[in-house]
Amino acid sequence: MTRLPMVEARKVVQMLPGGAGPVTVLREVSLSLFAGDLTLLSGPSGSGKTTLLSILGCLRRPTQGTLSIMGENVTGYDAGALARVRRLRIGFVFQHYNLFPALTARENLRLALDACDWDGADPSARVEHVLAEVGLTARGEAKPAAMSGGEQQRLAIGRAIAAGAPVILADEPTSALDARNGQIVMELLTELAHRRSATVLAVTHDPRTEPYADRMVRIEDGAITQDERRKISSRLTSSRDYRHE
Ligand SMILES: Nc1ncnc2c1ncn2[C@@H]1O[C@H](COP(=O)(O)OP(=O)(O)OP(=O)(O)O)[C@@H](O)[C@H]1O
Repeated sequence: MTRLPMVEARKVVQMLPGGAGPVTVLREVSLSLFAGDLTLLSGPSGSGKTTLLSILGCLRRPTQGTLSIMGENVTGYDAGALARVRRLRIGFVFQHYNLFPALTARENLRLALDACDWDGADPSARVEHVLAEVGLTARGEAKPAAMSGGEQQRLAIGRAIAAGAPVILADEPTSALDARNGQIVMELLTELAHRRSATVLAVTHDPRTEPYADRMVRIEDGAITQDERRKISSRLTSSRDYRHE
């Protein structure tokens, strides 16, 4: 059966201003992402990873090429229409979590629901569900400063999935974390892809993330130089024991 892409970029070119005139940062990049896959995007510094992630996430419009999200061609959309697509379809996870420091974990999640105009069942119940999903039920009243880096990143992932976004884009989600917390975050992203059929793309420099990849994409100097599917790692069966820590 042919799988339809959840995100499909075709022949994307991105020019950006440089000191000596416009610079081509992405050169006819085509990339399709599918539900149930955890894809890792790697490459040298300056190769265009973050630029590509921002195009796939409808944060930036490419100079040329097309982008479809869940079959909807969003290429010509204005900023408002792109914001709607982001709100409904895409969750972002950043290296430095980007949580609201004055709000508790629960309030951070509630705010994410409100920002998405959540119209599903009882939002408080949804917040509790998401807290459980990311293993933070016992930390609901904690503010980010009182949480470990791993807990903050799990909360950031909870925020990304709170309103049910089917596409998760993560920029260096483990690089600020120690090995144990990096592992927990990768297990969580894997679980979202495999058990919830999320479409997950993570930009990473971190070799510790590789065992979790269903697919590895490499970009160099603005062009994809490698795109290979991996066998499912045995690691994926490991238990989420941090729920009980
Ligand atoms: N707003 C901008 N204006 C001009 N040039 C930019 C802008 N943003 C990025 N660039 C340039 O585009 C190229 C790609 O940058 P990008 O951040 O996408 O690379 P990257 O692979 O994510 O790098 P890193 O791993 O260091 O984060 C770089 O040469 C960068 O200097």
